[in-house]
Amino acid sequence: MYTIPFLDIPPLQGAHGVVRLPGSKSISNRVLLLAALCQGATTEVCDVLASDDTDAMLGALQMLGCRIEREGSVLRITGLQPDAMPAQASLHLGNAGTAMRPLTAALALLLGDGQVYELTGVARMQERPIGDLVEALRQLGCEIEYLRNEGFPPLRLRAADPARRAGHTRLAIRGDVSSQFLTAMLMALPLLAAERAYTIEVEGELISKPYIAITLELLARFGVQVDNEQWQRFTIPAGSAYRSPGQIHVEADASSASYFLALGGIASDAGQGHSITIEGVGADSIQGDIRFAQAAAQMGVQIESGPNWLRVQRGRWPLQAIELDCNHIPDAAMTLAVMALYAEGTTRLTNIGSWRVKETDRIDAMAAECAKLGARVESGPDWIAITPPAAGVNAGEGAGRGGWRAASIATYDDHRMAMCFSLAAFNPAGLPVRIEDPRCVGKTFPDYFETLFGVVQALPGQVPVICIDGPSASGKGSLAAAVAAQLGYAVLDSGALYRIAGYAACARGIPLHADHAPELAQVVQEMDVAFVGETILLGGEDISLKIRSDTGSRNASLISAIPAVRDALLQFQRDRARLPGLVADGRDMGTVVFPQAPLKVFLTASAEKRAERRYKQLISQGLSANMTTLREELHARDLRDSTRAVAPLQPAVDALSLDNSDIGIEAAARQVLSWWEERRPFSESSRP
Ligand SMILES: O=C(O)C1=C[C@@H](OP(=O)(O)O)[C@@H](O)[C@H](O)C1
Ligand SMILES: C=C(OP(=O)(O)O)C(=O)O
Repeated sequence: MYTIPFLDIPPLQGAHGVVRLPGSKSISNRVLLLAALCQGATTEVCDVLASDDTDAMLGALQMLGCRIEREGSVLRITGLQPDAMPAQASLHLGNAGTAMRPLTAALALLLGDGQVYELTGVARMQERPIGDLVEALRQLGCEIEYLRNEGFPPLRLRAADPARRAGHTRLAIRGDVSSQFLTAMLMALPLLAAERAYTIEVEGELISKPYIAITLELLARFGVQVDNEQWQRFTIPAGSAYRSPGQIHVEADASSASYFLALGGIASDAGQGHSITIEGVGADSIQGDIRFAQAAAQMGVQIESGPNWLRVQRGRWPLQAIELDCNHIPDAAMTLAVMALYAEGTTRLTNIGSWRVKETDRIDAMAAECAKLGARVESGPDWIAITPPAAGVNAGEGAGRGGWRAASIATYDDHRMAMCFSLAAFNPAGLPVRIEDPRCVGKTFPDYFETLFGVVQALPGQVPVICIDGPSASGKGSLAAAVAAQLGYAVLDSGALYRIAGYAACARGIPLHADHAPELAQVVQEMDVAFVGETILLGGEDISLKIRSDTGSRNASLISAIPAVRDALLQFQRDRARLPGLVADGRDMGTVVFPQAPLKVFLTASAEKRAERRYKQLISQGLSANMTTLREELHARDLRDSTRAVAPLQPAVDALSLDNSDIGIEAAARQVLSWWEERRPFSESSRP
């Protein structure tokens, strides 16, 4: 998961490969709660989603005394014992609607005398309505208090008054704000229905019906058959009680699938095949968002499906604008809004009023961010209409080809905003897209960007590379790591590669001399290197410390002077330029390996400072060191590096010099990041 302030996605072109998606949020949180409501029984849940929303549910269940054991991808949940539940609890449910609403209902009915529970969530959760659910529960005598604003969490729950509950077996609930209120009642009422039936009447139009269908399906798997009369009246029969199915499997998330279905339909054939296969969810899904596939097909995407897989590729291009009532797919419909940026005509999505009360006001957020990209957007209380950036029209300052603009996309702590707008990186203008606060995808899909980068290809030559070259012990490695960490980029420590090569050659007894160039190049080609965090493995052996010794430095310098070795390492290094970007440190990154890099820094520091740093580094690694020897070695190394015939250590002509003798690593990183920012197109003028 990227936990950085923003993630820049370079312009993308193709996509190909297989993605296995994480489990469905809606199924996971329902199943976790249902398993917890099976008193005393143990349920094994396979492939449950691991994300902020499921952590919210699991954390709450654990606080309530539920036993939860994890074994690989299986969670073993032992049902709650109401008499063993704590007298008081304060549950923080983040921004998980599927935790807040169903737990409110279940706990309101479960609490006994003297028990007091408080339920709260993040600031936005405190703006998401819950009044209709509270009203329904109060009809059953439940004691629920609003702790801040009427109609919104936080809530305080106490035991229901038995006298007020008696005889109330029919209740009404509004269905037009969120279907989660009805879901919550449907999941809670079986706790009361041992002896009498309960009937729920829905008032107003029931929205998001397919989510009620998921609830009914899962209730059935846990032994409760609800009678559904036209989505208006639901009866939980007398004698209902939860029974654990023993084991239950969570399908992959159909809403998460929407980003990859759209991706397959938008990405062009970049010459490496061009289909995306999605595993874990397909035509047999119980999730309503699987019907996103039909909407995407209507826009021209070519989709095939099997029981639990989907395969997608570009069909009609550009896509075709559609007009669609999206009430049945409220979450996946957001993906249609971003697909609209690639469609001919104006796409109109209607009956999406619930967007306004989700993670953010999604109609306003979508309108603002699409507009930043250059689209024309209109919206109303429950609809949005999007016309793509005009082809060939200059949209003013900061405009890219065809009216597209490079934009820094605000994500409003809404995972779907972040995931949807990653797809804007396929814009025909070849502009990068900045996604602010990419961590917000943690709500339902923590590894979204890693999964995306696993299947997409950048436009040729468009993976950004920042080069940091400089003499030995100038602090390149630490600076590269600090810059890379801020941007979410990988690091190429090319100095380590020469050390590794020197080590590998010595291990085979080959002298580090030009007379042995062919054998040395051969060794380099056969090196089996893996970088695992700070650890460097050669053929499985941890050589991280060994290559840092004085001998390691000397060998690196000797082997790096041999042209055949440098050639052999060239492609290896270029292949490290992967999405979303690379910071490469070394001696010839900017001059030889990545001559087209958009930012090259030449890092220097006085010989005295460098000797001092190397000394500290060696000592901290438990290696012996002597200042005088180090100083002499640095001089000798500088001389060798800057006078060698091949790729001598010299700043690239377009490199920016940074002397870090008197500044710390943070200040140096700030300087590099600020140079980088100057080269990015996300200026204030790209905002609407
Ligand atoms: O029950 C569920 O699992 C959900 C219902 C939908 O909410 P609404 O009923 O509020 O539309 C959906 O947007 C949400 O992501 C999950
Ligand atoms: C609306 C959403 O979440 P929640 O379950 O919190 O309502 C969503 O995931 O898009």
